[in-house]
This record gives sequence, structure tokens and C-alpha cells, in this order.
Amino acid sequence: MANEQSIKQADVHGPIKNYYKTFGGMAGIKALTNTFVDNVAADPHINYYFAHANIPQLKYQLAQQFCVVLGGPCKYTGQTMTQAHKGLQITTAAFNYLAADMMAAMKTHNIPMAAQNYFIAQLAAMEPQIVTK
Ligand code: HEM
Repeated sequence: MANEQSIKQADVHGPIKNYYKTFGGMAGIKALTNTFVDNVAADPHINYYFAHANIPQLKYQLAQQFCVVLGGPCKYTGQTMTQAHKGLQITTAAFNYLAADMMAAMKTHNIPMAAQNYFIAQLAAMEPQIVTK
């Protein structure tokens, strides 16, 4: 299990459920993250936000964060969601496009529906920290 500091930093809301194995452990989470970031990079509604992003670093931090959210034995050492998205002027519409890109990625990887619902609810709970416009 991730420690308390790591959980807080990852902006996990509410009780963590253990879906780590359902997502295929770290290999599954990395594969999902790759598909998700690829979907975002190909999404003309939001990809311009990532024009100057360090994609390998972003994928690494996302996979660690997702692992913590899914109850896995990881530590998230990146920025909080408030810090990471400060000044990016992210809109509700952009947030929703990104969520749809994650749903498509989970579908691609055949994640069971209950696990999908848990994960997307966790991401949705981060919206107040991310949407600033
Ligand atoms: C629940 C949804 C989201 C989560 C979980 C999330 C998570 C993250 C994480 C973990 C980082 C890296 C922090 C670090 O390196 O310390 C990051 C950075 C970033 N995020 Fe998000 N994010 C979300 C939504 C969004 C949305 C909607 C956008 C824009 C449409 C966005 C744009 C960015 C950008 C541009 C960066 C900086 C990348 C870089 O400079 O390399 N994020 N996000």
C-alpha cells in the first residue's frame, strides 16, 4: 500500500478500493496509461494543452498516481493536482474530453465495468483541483 503522504499528494478522495489486480497490476496500469496519453495526444479538443509537456515524465507520474488510486503498492511523488494544473486555464469541457479519453482507454483494455466506475469517480473527484477556468 502507498503511504499516507503519497495518498494525499495523489489527491485520492474517499476510501481507496483495491482494484490493482483488476487493472492488471503495474504492467496493466502502464499499458492503460500509454493508451490514455496516446488518446489525449490524438484528441484535437485538448491536445494543445500538452504542447510543451514532457510526455515520458507525465506517463511515469500518471502511472504512479493511478496505482495509488487503485490501491496498489506504489508511491506518488509528483505535484498535487492543484500545483500541476495551476495556470493552465483548464475548462470543464477540456476536463470532460480527457475523462472520455480515459473511458475509451479502459474500454480498449477491457477493464471490468465496476472497476471503471470506481476509477472514473476518483478522477471526477479531482475536478475542483484541476479546472480553473
Ligand atoms: C482527473 C484528471 C487529471 C489527472 C489525474 C491529471 C494528472 C496529472 C499528473 C499526475 C501530472 C504530472 C504532475 C507532475 O509531473 O508532478 C499532470 C500534469 C499535467 N496535466 Fe493533468 N491531470 C488531469 C487532468 C488534466 C486536464 C483536463 C488537462 C488539460 C486538458 C491536463 C493537463 C496537464 C498538463 C499540461 C500537465 C503538465 C505536463 C508537463 O508539463 O509535462 N491535466 N496531470
